[in-house]
Amino acid sequence: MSQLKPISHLDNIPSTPGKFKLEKSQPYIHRLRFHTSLSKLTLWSSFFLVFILFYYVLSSPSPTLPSRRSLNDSWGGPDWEKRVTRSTKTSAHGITVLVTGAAGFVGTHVSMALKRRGDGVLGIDNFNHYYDPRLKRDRQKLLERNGVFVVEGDINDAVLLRKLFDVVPFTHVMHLAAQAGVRYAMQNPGSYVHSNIAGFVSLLEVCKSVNPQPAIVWASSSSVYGLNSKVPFSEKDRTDQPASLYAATKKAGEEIAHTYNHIYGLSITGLRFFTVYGPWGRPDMAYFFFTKDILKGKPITIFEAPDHGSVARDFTYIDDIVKGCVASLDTAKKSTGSGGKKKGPAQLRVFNLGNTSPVPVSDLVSILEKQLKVKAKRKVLPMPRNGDVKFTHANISLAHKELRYKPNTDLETGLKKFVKWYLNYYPGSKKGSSAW
Ligand SMILES: O=C(O)[C@H]1O[C@H](OP(=O)(O)OP(=O)(O)OC[C@H]2O[C@@H](n3ccc(=O)[nH]c3=O)[C@H](O)[C@@H]2O)[C@H](O)[C@@H](O)[C@H]1O
Repeated sequence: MSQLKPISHLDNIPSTPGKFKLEKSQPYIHRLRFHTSLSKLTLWSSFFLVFILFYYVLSSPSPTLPSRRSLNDSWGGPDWEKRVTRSTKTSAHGITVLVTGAAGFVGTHVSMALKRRGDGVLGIDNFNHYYDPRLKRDRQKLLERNGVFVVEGDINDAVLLRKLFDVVPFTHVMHLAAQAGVRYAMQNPGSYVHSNIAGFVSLLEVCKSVNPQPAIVWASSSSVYGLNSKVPFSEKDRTDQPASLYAATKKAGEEIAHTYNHIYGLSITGLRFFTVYGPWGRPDMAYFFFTKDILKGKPITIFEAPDHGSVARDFTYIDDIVKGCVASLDTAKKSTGSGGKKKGPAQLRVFNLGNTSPVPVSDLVSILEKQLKVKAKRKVLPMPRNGDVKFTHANISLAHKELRYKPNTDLETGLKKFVKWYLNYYPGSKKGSSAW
């Protein structure tokens, strides 16, 4: 704006009546300065307002359209779409399942089982570095050799999720992507909120708005029982005393599932897994790193309860968990809504998937010693206050009744299969370990 522009009569009107009065005798230059600073102020205020509005529009999520596209796009294009379509081809009576966290431990096993029986299966995984991503890449190779394509992407990327549903009308979602681990939550709390809460909501937002809506089965956790001391843990027991942020985010997931079922008619089944173990397992879990350290001759720490009692887990073998997951998909009723609108009440379920026979951690170590033929260097320490609970034990009568769930692998048998896989996957890991 030019400073030489003639001043209009409006310039003589005070902004605050009675407080500002222009003297007729005041020199022209004073009026010009006042006018200029007022214009500048207006101009900058407008800029500021436009900026705020622009930021607001960009950052506020639209209820139907996702707000942003992934920064790390490794998807899209005709070839990619062909792979997605090929992976989701079904046999005559097959279902079409999107498996989140497909390169994870449980995700890989469930995807394989579904594919084997003729379902259409597509995986999605963000391949994060919580534990060695090479193991995830090897699981991906295994899946791809068996006809399951794993899309690289995050469940928080709603554009990608929507695209997948545009290409394939999934009948089911098996949601296994999560930030796992009880103790790690103290180091990286944000990752639990990102995956287990924001990611779950992002997935449900897309599922509720597509047509047809898929039925959803997802991984909750035995950790929701927290400080509950009534055993065995039944689905009816209280779950309002989580002992870790991990548990709290899984409990939050169960409440979020209730909301989306209630408002949008999504059919949702939550599965409370009890310390799942087996081949292709997670290196952050005790049975896995105990094996590694025992073989290396390194000391292992075994936690004990404050009363010097043993800490025990209802360790559950992966094949039993897979059967529970598949039975949940097969018994899931259809969602009742479409395009974001509920048309009637929908199914909402929660099941314990455990083994119903807790084993002290020190006994697990004894089994490993026997199978590895190496003596462990045990250090017994009090259980740190970082999220652990003393005891887990599943009551599985509900899962048995509704899913015909019946675990049949005891810890010794399951660990034998794990150890066989471990020694084969990490050849040379036994070198240097002193024999028992
Ligand atoms: O059921 C679940 O929902 C969870 O199961 C699993 O948690 P947890 O049951 O805690 O398994 P995990 O860490 O293998 O510790 C096993 C035992 O070893 C004890 N433990 C552990 C470490 C150690 O150094 N020493 C030790 O004694 C420890 O005190 C514990 O008693 C999954 O990780 C979690 O993601 C979630 O899925």
